[in-house]
Amino acid sequence: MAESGSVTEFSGSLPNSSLPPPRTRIFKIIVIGDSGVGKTCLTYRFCAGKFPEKTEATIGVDFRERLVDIDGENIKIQLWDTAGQKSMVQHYYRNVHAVVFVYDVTNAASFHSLPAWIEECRQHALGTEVPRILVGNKCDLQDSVQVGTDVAQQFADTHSMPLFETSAKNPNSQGDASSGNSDHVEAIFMTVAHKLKSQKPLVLSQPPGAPISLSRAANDGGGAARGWGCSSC
Ligand SMILES: Nc1nc2c(ncn2[C@@H]2O[C@H](COP(=O)(O)OP(=O)(O)OP(=O)(O)O)[C@@H](O)[C@H]2O)c(=O)[nH]1
Repeated sequence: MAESGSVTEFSGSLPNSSLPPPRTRIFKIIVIGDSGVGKTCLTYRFCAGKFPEKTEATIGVDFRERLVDIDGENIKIQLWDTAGQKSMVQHYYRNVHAVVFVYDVTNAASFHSLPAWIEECRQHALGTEVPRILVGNKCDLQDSVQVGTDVAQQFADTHSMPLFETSAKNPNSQGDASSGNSDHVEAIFMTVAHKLKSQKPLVLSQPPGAPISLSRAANDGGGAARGWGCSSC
């Protein structure tokens, strides 16, 4: 399906074999939140499909990416896994298409830090016009939860963000009684990608590689999102 604003650089007179390869759109998504909330594990889970065996504190920024196929279009999702320190260099905030705020459901302090992270983004000209989501991680640790779904949802509503609760360690783990199943990490990032695809004209580019088919995630992505979600995809 042709997206409005997509770049097509094909010449009508060229035979198929001479066509330049289609461009791949790139979505840059930064993942921010306090140190230890699980940013590295979440991005690793999405890009590598598993929980990392061991992690070390991120220094500066790590960068992971994955090529996905959404409605027949190759899209590269670049996840910028930032260190849990504020005042990141301006460079990280350039050309950002979406922001994922992460807190740890077992660590109230990481939840209380969220306004400072939002302010940090605002100071770098990333305001409410940039799609943002809120992710409560470590839902597998049900006995240690300090941040309930209701209070997190209230915060998310106040800031016009969809809330997802998940676990990078066990994305299939059950959420608490009020939230139902926790959301799959896969579905969360795919929901963001669908949102961006539906609204962003374009970002260039590089030759295509082998896309990873994500039909399952595309189908169930964002089922628990409130605010924007797959209904707008
Ligand atoms: N039980 C559980 N532990 C997790 C989960 N996600 C991350 N962890 C653990 O939390 C710790 C911190 O995870 P990281 O992914 O390194 O956290 P981070 O936010 O990237 O930390 P910085 O790089 O310091 O900013 C590690 O020991 C992980 O194994 C999760 O979903 N469940």
